[in-house]
Amino acid sequence: MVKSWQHTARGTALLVLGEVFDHDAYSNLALTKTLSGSTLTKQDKALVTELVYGTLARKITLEWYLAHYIEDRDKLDSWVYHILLVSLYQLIYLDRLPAHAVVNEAVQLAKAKRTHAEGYVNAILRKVVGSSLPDIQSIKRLNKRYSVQYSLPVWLIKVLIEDYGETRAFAIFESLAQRNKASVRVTRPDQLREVAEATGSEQSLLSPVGLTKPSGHFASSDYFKEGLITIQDETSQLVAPVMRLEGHEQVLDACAAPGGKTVHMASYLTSGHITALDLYDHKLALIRENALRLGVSDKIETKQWDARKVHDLFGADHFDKILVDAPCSGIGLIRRKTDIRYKKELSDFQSLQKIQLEILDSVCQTVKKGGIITYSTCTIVHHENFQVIQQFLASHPEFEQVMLDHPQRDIMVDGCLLVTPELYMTDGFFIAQLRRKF
Ligand SMILES: C[S@@+](CC[C@H](N)C(=O)[O-])C[C@H]1O[C@@H](n2cnc3c(N)ncnc32)[C@H](O)[C@@H]1O
Repeated sequence: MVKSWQHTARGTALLVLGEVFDHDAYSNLALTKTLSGSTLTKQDKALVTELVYGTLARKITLEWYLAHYIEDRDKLDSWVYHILLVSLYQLIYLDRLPAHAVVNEAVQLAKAKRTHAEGYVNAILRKVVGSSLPDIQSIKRLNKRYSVQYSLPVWLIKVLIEDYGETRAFAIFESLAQRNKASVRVTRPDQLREVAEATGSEQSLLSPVGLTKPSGHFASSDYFKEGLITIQDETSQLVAPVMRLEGHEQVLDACAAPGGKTVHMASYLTSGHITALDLYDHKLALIRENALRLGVSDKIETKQWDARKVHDLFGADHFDKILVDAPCSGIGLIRRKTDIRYKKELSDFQSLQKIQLEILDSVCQTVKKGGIITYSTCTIVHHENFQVIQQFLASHPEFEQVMLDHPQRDIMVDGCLLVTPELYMTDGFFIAQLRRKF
């Protein structure tokens, strides 16, 4: 029996991409939702994932190529345009699939969807297969050329070159096109070696309690079910240790959900306690679930609250240590969350910086004298990192910067830890620390 198009790998990939392109859905959520109810084989599901993430990660490049073959994109049905994008992705980047099979599948999909465009799809894809691709190096405007080459928006190319210079920025662009590795934190450090051997993973170069694998899942292992490992990027694992918790502290986690860092901090506490806030009530359940799985619920209390108003809720001199894992652009997560690059724009940095400073300005009123605020983000844009710290210090003379240290010298920048994604193939991440002097 012939499968209907919805039950093929490419048809499923097109359904997900339609959600992302036409309805602004997040690719990981749309993919999970579609695949969870699907009867596709494991192999086909892997192909759907590859097609969705691959096409998204290369979208700007694919669109530039396609513009050379189609006359007026606006006249095309979006479904037809998406078929062409996915097919082009396969033709250019997936060597294992023969070109005739890719073209044939695309034509079948166009036919099945009754687009009346099967002839058109066939003609365009045959033109692509029968000629050499246009040369990206022919693009005269430099930032536009890099944008097409690395499939990153022009504004992001500009910002990263401004912040890091061309050589480092190119290394970052290149690395963002690579696949993410899998990483976990081992919750009982004495079991590191045992878990590494059992899961075929390696010790992280950044985190003393981190394990990594080039690919594959940890979530299906028994260690995960038993709470002995937790999924966390190596960079996020750096936060709790730099807070140097002694055990007795009153801690505020101002932007806590889903609670990855809350539970890590809790593992250092004995008589101490964490107040975990998040702006969104529904996200607090995730913190509680995390705490339950890792057996630290008794040390954590959750509350829905705006971190910009923390000083209204708690008086002065309330907390020993505060973590502001701030809402940010998430540019450091692009490798894992490929659509971030299309959902942000330059003006977001301004508004995010304002929120980040407002949060710091509020929480700093509740920290005790001698107390510490740790500020972290998963972005590598200076606007949200160094600039925020500089501006905070300029307007708060009662605070000083605590100079952070790490065995990997290349992530130490001006007393902060700045991990860019090309250095250790991790997320991009930033940590700074402030102490209240008087
Ligand atoms: C980077 S995430 C935190 C990740 C978390 N610390 C972890 O390790 O799992 C930022 C969080 O801040 C929350 N948030 C955004 N604006 C906020 C605000 N004004 N007050 C409190 N939380 C806020 C978001 O809902 C989001 O959950």
